[in-house]
Amino acid sequence: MDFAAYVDEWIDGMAKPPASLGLMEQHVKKIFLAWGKMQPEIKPHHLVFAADNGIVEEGVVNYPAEITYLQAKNMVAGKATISCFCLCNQIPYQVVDVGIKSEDAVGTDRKVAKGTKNFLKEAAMNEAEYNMALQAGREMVRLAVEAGHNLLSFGEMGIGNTTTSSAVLHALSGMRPEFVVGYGAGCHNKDIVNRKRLVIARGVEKHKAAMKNEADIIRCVGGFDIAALCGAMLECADLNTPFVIDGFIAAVAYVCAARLNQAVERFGIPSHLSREPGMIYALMLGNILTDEVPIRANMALGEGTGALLMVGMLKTVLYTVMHAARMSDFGATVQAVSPPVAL
Ligand SMILES: Cc1cc2ncn([C@H]3O[C@H](COP(=O)(O)O)[C@@H](O)[C@H]3O)c2cc1C
Ligand SMILES: O=C(O)c1cccnc1
Repeated sequence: MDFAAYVDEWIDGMAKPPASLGLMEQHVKKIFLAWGKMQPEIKPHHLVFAADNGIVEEGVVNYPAEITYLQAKNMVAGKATISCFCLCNQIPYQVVDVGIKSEDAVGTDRKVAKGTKNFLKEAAMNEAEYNMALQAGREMVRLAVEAGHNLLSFGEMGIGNTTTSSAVLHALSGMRPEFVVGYGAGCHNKDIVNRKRLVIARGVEKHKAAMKNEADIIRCVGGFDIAALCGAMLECADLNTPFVIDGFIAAVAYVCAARLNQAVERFGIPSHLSREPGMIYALMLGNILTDEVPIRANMALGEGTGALLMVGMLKTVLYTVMHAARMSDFGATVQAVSPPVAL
């Protein structure tokens, strides 16, 4: 019997109605297949990649860019939403500064530059910077796996990164900005959204000739956080390590990673449907059906908050799959019965 059939038989043999854990048992199966074996426990690690985005100069957000630095510091201090989520669930996490606009680094120092460039004027980053950010993501995953973690989840922090990720999605798919641009962290200000759409359309148009593949797209209109997320997901695939996808920004990075290496699709697990309108299109491009996404909580926070909630659920369900009683424990006489022939 091949391993996938063995896992099916194992899950079907639990003392419960068949398939009654729905999507959760599907995703636990995906974890086992990613590992290539059944491990008794999920040992998670959460990585947050933080960076600033030069495009904020164009008035695409109604928050000051300094929030990236301040909130990354909150994360390290255990005071941000994601750090509370992690601490409450005893899940280790790390904040990785891949390009915050500050003198000092916050958390793990992999600062590529003090923010990207404004992509309306020039490419957000050069090739060397793109590679540094991508490698930072890869290296953080490698270290976590070497330390014994067997499930990764990722988040990001960077004011303006719903603009960069919408730009990447627009460039990847050709979908009109009206469909892929949302409010991000801002209050529902229509002027800002209209401006954001215009900036994205112009920026992508400007770099059209230079954007021949996913790497070029991230380099021209993306961000260091997106590059690092993409590298992290590529490394997970190389190391047979499943990972949980968060909201819109992470889903856009996932599409890029899956296009750079299709094997990534065997390792990425969806968590929640972000409120950002581009979320469903990013998932579709990544070959994930919206029906496969377990959490619909109308969240739009980032930091990896949706992914972390999913990690908690996966931990619970995988423990149960490994420890629950079996149908066979009921004994030969207590099994599913066929209904009588006629009423
Ligand atoms: C206080 C605060 C904390 C956050 N934590 C995550 N984000 C989220 O919002 C940002 C993206 O939205 P936009 O593209 O509109 O800037 C990212 O930093 C994301 O992680 C935050 C945003 C704010 C304001
Ligand atoms: O879905 C996300 O990743 C998201 C949405 C809004 C703000 N920050 C992140």
